[in-house]
Amino acid sequence: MCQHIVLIGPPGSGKGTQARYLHACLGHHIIGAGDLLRREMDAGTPLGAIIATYVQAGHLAPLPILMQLVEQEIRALPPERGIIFDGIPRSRTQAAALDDILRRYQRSIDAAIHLRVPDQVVRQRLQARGRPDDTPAVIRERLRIYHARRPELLDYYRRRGVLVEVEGDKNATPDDVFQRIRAALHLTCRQEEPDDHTHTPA
Ligand SMILES: Nc1ncnc2c1ncn2[C@@H]1O[C@H](COP(=O)(O)OP(=O)(O)O)[C@@H](O)[C@H]1O
Repeated sequence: MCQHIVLIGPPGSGKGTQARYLHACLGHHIIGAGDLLRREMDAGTPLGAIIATYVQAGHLAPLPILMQLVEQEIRALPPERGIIFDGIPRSRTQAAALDDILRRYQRSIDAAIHLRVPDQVVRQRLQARGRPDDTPAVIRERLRIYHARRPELLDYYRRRGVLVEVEGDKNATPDDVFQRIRAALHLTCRQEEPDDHTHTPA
């Protein structure tokens, strides 16, 4: 069973896209770190103002802030609802903190998918996307931080025996990448049905 899935990959590697495919297949709730942080920034709260200083510089938001937002999301979910994590964890420290939270809710990570996409490809995609934090200097910083943290992060999940490597090269369409994920995790997708938020697949 893949109730809890983590997506690991550089910015622009397609984590958000694959999270949506996984959601369509399994019905799990998506917790997207970038989206959670942006939602707080958009709400104009004092916390959002602190977060903005990190996001604008391409730096990781402080651990306690991120984990507080993640826990709020998890707390609101019915226990049987699976979760797809997009953009969290981004470091070994975050992975351990996430495990601590999940344990409190009798949950645990079943699979960590590493999307392998070359820097050159993600740089092009991010520049085309053009979000305010997609400037060349900020992209460079986000990639630097990603590469600095990646070995320990992959190692964390490799030791747990849940790491899955998936190629997301330039010629692979999002659909190709999803089929690779599906095959690697032996996923059986649920029957297509209207996206009803009260629906909680087992
Ligand atoms: N797990 C995280 N921990 C801390 N900060 C994060 C995390 N995920 C995202 N952020 C912040 O949000 C920004 C945007 O992240 P995201 O929307 O996931 O885009 P991308 O994956 O393209 O960098 C990051 O550059 C960082 O500042």
